[in-house]
Amino acid sequence: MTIARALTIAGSDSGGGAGIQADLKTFTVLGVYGMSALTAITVQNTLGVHGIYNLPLEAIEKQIDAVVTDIGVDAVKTGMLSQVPIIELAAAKIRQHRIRNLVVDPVMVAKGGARLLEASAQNALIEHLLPVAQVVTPNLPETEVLIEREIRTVDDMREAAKRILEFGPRTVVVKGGHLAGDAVDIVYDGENFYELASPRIETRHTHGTGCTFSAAVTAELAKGKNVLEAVSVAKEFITCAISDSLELGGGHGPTNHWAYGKRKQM
Ligand SMILES: Nc1ncnc2c1ncn2[C@@H]1O[C@H](COP(=O)(O)OP(=O)(O)O)[C@@H](O)[C@H]1O
Ligand SMILES: Cc1ncc(COP(=O)(O)O)c(N)n1
Repeated sequence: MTIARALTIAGSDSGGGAGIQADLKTFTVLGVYGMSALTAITVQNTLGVHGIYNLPLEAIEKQIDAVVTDIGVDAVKTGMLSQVPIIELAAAKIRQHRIRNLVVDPVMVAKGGARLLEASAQNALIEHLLPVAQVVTPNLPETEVLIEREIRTVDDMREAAKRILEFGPRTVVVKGGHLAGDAVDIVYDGENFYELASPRIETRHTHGTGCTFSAAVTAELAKGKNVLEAVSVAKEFITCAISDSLELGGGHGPTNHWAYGKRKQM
């Protein structure tokens, strides 16, 4: 049996809703073999981030080399890369291993407000990682940081996508989860704009939505889907995961990574 293979280079969320845990669950539900290179261990639950322990650069490098050279990867995503040297290392490894299917989720701040990327590292994302990305998936606060402008409307999101494309990624997905009204994401590939829209689901259980969305894009790219097909599946996946909420913990709970798979079986 052959199976598509995906690697996530990201942080661990002990609460299991975001980070590599969300990524591996998503890969599994989408029928893709998942691997991980941990960049940091976070102490997290639905109430917030209670500690961050970055891993040594050598440990991150060796994890990536070990899986890429032996098992091989069809697509890779990056999540939490909290410091400049970690960003530089991830970008160097992507180049060295000639990985073309790279999804960059420019994780900056957790839902509860804790910084997962040092402010001084924001430019390193632009300089080193965006030029090697197939797809980049900023949410609205991340978009505002990347282009140094406020976003208030879907038209602002389109303008932002154009600007971010100039940093080098082949496709930009500006996610609209933080805007009021329907949850509209804008996709721009340098030629056309596409809108991924769904009705807003009223819930506080959105911990890990960005990780889950970008992991689903990565899984579909690993299977050989084109970017537009991959982001469409990811939108359906995250909409199912948010609407079929698990109600875990006392704060911002995780989404239901199994919901999409269950719906497809019906
Ligand atoms: N309340 C919601 N209802 C429906 N879709 C949502 C909701 N919140 C987020 N989404 C969708 O989940 C995905 C992640 O979005 P977003 O919350 O903007 O990212 P992040 O988790 O990185 O902050 C996007 O596809 C977005 O449209
Ligand atoms: C280890 C880790 N990585 C990423 C996020 C962002 O989560 P979200 O998808 O809610 O923005 C997180 N909370 N923890």
